[in-house]
Amino acid sequence: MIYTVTLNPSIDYLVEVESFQMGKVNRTSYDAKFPGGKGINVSRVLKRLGNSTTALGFIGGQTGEFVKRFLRQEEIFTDFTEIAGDTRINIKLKTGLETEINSQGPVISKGNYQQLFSQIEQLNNNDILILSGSIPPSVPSDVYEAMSRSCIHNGIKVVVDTSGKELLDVLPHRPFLIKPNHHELGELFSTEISTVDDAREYGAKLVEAGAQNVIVSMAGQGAVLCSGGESYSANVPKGNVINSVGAGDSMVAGFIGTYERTGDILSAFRFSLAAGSATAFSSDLGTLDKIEELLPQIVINQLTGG
Ligand SMILES: Nc1ncnc2c1ncn2[C@@H]1O[C@H](COP(=O)(O)OP(=O)(O)OP(=O)(O)O)[C@@H](O)[C@H]1O
Ligand SMILES: O=P(O)(O)OC[C@@]1(O)O[C@H](CO)[C@@H](O)[C@@H]1O
Repeated sequence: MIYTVTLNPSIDYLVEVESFQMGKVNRTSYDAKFPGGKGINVSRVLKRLGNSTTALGFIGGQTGEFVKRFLRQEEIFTDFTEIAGDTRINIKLKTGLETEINSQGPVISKGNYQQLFSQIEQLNNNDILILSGSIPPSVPSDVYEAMSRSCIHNGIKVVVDTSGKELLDVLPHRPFLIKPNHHELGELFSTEISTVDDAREYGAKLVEAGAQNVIVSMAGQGAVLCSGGESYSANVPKGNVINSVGAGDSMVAGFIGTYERTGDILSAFRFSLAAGSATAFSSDLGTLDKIEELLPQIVINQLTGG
């Protein structure tokens, strides 16, 4: 079973305004609500790929009910920890540009935290655990490090999709996959990652630091995979970007779902790009049909150089 952890789920409220004016009343040309939070997005795409997944995390209030109901309708297993506060609402405003307003989210009590942690301690070595998204201020900031440490003892593969210190701190626990985008990778090394070569060079440093597989996503420029001593680049398919919310999460789902089904790292990498772009080209997360339609356009090249 693939478990995802979303510490701060959301309702993503997608709003499209044709000619947005600051300080004025604006009317939407499109709006929609989806369950959100990175782990939840990963679970939704995994389900579309045919993998078994259970979404864990903190949920509460009427907004939390919306999220649970939506996931139930998609037949996704959940085992959330119920909290006293309300699950947040994140605004995704499309005005030509994409602007996001993510709320802080509700307070998580010590008891809530312990409840989630004991679920993680019960996973077994056939499981995969995906930790992604921001850490709410009321949750210990070393939560991903602590969960990764516990999983390593139990032989569980761990995927971590976060940034900054929280990402660096999990590396000694040998995460199976991390997926920084090129900005996040640059921030880790106080540099700018603008080419495939840069991504390969700095991605390889994260492998040296302990990650088993590193995908550096570079939006429309494609992605780089560093795996063991090897590295590969892949392009993105051509298409019209409609909404990139969840594109990175779809890459994680595409990679892990395919790896779980095939055990093949390069097939997983191809699927990862197709899934990311299928979502970027859709208003909600990409469907399996869309992913399969894009797959033949993805070309992988092995990279050379030290
Ligand atoms: N212009 C584009 N054309 C095709 N695919 C794209 C484009 N932009 C993004 N994508 C898809 O989205 C994936 C993830 O993009 P990005 O590198 O921005 O990651 P991210 O920052 O984690 O994503 P996000 O925060 O938007 O979920 C890309 O690898 C690609 O598959
Ligand atoms: O505030 P966080 O946890 O960093 O990100 C939350 C979020 O922006 O990430 C997902 C897209 O990746 C959205 O569904 C959600 O609203």
